[in-house]
Amino acid sequence: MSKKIVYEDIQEMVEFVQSKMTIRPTVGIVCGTGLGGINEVINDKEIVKFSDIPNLPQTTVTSHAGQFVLGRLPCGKEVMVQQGRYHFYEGHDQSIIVAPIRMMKLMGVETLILTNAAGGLNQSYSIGDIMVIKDHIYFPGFAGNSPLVGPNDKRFGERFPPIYNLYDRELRKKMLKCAEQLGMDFVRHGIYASVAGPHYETIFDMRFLLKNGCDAVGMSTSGEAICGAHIGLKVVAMSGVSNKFVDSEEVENFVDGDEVTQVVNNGVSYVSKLLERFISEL
Ligand SMILES: O=P(O)(O)O[C@H]1O[C@H](CO)[C@@H](O)[C@H]1O
Ligand SMILES: Nc1nc2[nH]cnc2c(=O)[nH]1
Repeated sequence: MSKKIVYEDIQEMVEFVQSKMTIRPTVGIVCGTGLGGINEVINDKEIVKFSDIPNLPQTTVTSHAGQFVLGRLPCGKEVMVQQGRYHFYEGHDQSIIVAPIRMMKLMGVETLILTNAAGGLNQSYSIGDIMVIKDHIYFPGFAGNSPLVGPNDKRFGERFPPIYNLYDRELRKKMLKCAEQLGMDFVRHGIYASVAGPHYETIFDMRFLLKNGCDAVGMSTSGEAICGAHIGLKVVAMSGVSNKFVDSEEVENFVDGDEVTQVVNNGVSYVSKLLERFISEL
């Protein structure tokens, strides 16, 4: 387990990044598996590798590059893109997983956009759909693995943050409206189940999640969203549906990490287009 990152560490990391960068972002984007290409739509790029930033370890998931890309969108908004995230199953302390989110806040970000690859549970979903996250069930949090467990530093946020409107209602409406304007009829609005992983689910795991209202399942995002809300960011999130649960004990529900990356990567231009429109309207 890596060391715990405290407020002073985040300050040091932010000072390091700001000493190298001229961009002052107001929007932060976390790229999920296969979604690193979001940064293609960004101009005037400034890049800093996680490995060069004090206190940040390497990401160990090969499809996650491990760098921040700062730059400007065509609409003029300045953004900070986290290309590669840390996952709980990599063995990191929760404070590492959410350190980039806390950095974003201290760098001036106001709106946090989280993306991920997820398995589709809802039987009406298709591979390649995009799901704007309406709400989540955060299983690691139920089991005592929320990033907010431990002494609370008030500079990050209050001890008992309300998260009733975690995935901001107005931002979700805006995102769905943008999708409609762009004619993206494959953009859904559903519930994300966040599990610890790294293994995928059994058939009965998936039946359980589906029966309890979950539309997609993945191994990230919820802790980052909670941490974002704790520190005062407005949060919106979306999943790229990379595989689909076939509810049958006779059929192979085969999921493969490389395939997940490839499928989501094929849809990255839609995600980018949607984000570009959405951010221009913030
Ligand atoms: O949630 P992101 O980082 O997009 O990655 C998803 O894809 C990986 C599994 O293929 C898992 O890490 C899962 O959480
Ligand atoms: N847990 C989980 N994570 C995923 N990430 C992409 N697909 C899946 C899936 O089916 N299950």
